[in-house]
Amino acid sequence: MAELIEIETAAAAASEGRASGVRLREGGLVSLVLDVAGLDGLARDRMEIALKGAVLALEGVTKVQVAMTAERRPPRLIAIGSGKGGVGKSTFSANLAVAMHRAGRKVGLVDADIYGPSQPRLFDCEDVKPSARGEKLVPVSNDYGVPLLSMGHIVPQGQAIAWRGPMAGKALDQLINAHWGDVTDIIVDLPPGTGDVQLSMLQKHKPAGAVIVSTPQDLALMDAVRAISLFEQGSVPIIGLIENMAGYVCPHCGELSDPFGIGGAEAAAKSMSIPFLGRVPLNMTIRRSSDAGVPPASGEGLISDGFAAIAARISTWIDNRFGAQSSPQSSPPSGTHSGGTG
Ligand SMILES: Nc1ncnc2c1ncn2[C@@H]1O[C@H](COP(=O)(O)OP(=O)(O)OP(=O)(O)O)[C@@H](O)[C@H]1O
Repeated sequence: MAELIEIETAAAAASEGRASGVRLREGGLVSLVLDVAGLDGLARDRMEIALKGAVLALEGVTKVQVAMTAERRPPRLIAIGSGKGGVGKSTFSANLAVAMHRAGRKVGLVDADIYGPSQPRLFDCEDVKPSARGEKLVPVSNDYGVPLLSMGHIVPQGQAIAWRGPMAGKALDQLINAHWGDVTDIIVDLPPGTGDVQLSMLQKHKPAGAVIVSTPQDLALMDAVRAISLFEQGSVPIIGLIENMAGYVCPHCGELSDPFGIGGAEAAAKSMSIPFLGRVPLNMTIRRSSDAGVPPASGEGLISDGFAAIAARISTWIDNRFGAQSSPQSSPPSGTHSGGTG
């Protein structure tokens, strides 16, 4: 019998990401919901036929029930995790979101790190609080085109560490079930490790995929393996592994050296059969620019090109899985910045 994840993958591919709520019942009966918002009658019929055909082709599936709805699809969630703190997960999440926006995608950012929310600082909008419409929050906008909601916006500073289980889960709900408008993908910067927020994320807001950030050291990699297995246990596909702080670029002569060795993360990814998405060097400009609230991916040059290349790989993964329709527009948005360094 086909696994649920196989059925979900086939349904997503055949429906351009419009299928959700896939259930596998006794006797090989599969039921699911198809979002037909914006499709005319003919397109709906075609999609239903393609969807049923793709799912019925899987081993053990005997019948497919499709319930159609015209509600707006909630944004997909792309989780960014790490096994331990300080590996640069927040820096990477911010720059991934900026690079995806510059490539023309409608992307938002949720900072779910209850222990040290840092996105408001990285986007230089620490003093801006989100407003509310009805019972839902409206994400904070910034100069980089990435609407943002952070635990830092709703958890009083210094108290977060005392938040456990249900409270952390409720806070995450508020950040995700917000007025995201036409955002199609939300990058979720998770806290390090495998705690309450991660569990809540897996149980309630199943991400479409997860990216794991690690540094080259063995210890960080061992921790990364733990983070990977948590997502795998929750049937969340791993998009791939990023090696951050890989090699040191001398600010004086530009020479690249590798204090922690080279190739460790790539080899680890290979041994776990997960894609290696690329390496981000340990670079003073990244730290300085980030501290100054200017995501380096918003600039021009080698650093922003590096983030753009990784963002393109992740976008390709999304499009391959959910259909190219998930690329919202073909031309890059206006308002890209040259203020960053790179
Ligand atoms: N590639 C890099 N080159 C230079 N500095 C970096 C790089 N990546 C991150 N940093 C710096 O390392 C520090 C930690 O990064 P960051 O806060 O993104 O890590 P984190 O994994 O999100 O940490 P935490 O788990 O505490 O939230 C920051 O000062 C950041 O500017």
